[in-house]
Amino acid sequence: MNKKELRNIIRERKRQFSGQQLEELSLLVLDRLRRNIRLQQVRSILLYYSLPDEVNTHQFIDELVNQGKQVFLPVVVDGENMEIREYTGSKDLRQGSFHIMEPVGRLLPEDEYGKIEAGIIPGMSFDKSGHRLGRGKGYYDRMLCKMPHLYKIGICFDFQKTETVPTEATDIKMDAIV
Ligand SMILES: Nc1nc2c(c(=O)[nH]1)N(C=O)[C@@H](CNc1ccc(C(=O)N[C@@H](CCC(=O)O)C(=O)O)cc1)CN2
Ligand SMILES: Nc1ncnc2c1ncn2[C@@H]1O[C@H](COP(=O)(O)OP(=O)(O)OP(=O)(O)O)[C@@H](O)[C@H]1O
Repeated sequence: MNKKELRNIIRERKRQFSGQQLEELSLLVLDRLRRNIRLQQVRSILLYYSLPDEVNTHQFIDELVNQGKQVFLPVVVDGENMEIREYTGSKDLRQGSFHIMEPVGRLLPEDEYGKIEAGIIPGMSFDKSGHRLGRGKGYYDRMLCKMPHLYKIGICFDFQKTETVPTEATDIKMDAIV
C-alpha cells in the first residue's frame, strides 16, 4: 500500500464518525497525554492547533499555558516550510493557510529550536514503530529534521493507527505514539 492509498482509507474511516463522536474520542487521547510522565516533566512544548477532523487540542493548549509551560505552534510560511511561534493565549491566534489557526506571537529563531523539549505531532496514521503518515506536503518532516533532540509524541484517534505505515528516507520517526 502506498501513502496515498492509506490516506484515502483513513479519510474513509474518519467519515464514519460525527463531530460529536470525535470530540468524545479526543477526550480519551488527551487523558492519555496528561498521564504521560515525559510531558509532565517538560517546560516547553510544540503543539498543533487542531482542525475539525483531528484530536481536539484547543482547550489542552490553554491548560498547558496555565500550568506555566511554554507552548509553541507551527505557522505555514509557504508551500514547503513552517516557522515556529510562541502561543500565550487565544488572543495570539489568526487564521492562516488551510484554515488553521496560527499564532502571531514571538518567532522562535532556528538556532533556538533545541530549547523545545517535546512535540505533539498530528498524523493521518502512525504505526507501532513510530512511523508517521501526514497530510502529504512534507511540512513536518522538513521542520522536524531541524529538531533532532525533540521528544516527538505522535497523536491520533485509535482508528487511525495501522500495522505499517509506508515510509520514505525523509520521514521522521516519532519517539512515542499516544
Ligand atoms: N492542525 C494542524 N496544523 C498543521 C498541520 C496539520 O496536519 N494539522 N500540518 C501538517 O503538515 C501543517 C499544515 N499542513 C497541511 C497540509 C495539507 C492540508 C490539507 O487540508 N490537505 C487537504 C488536501 C490537500 C490539498 O488541499 O492540496 C486534505 O488533507 O484533505 C492541511 C494542512 C501545519 N499545521
Ligand atoms: N526534509 C525534506 N526535504 C525535502 N523534501 C522533503 C523532506 N521531507 C519530505 N519531503 C518531501 O515532501 C513530500 C511529502 O512528504 P510526505 O508524503 O512524507 O508528507 P507528510 O509527512 O505526509 O506531510 P505533512 O508533514 O505536511 O503532514 C515528499 O515528496 C517528500 O519527499
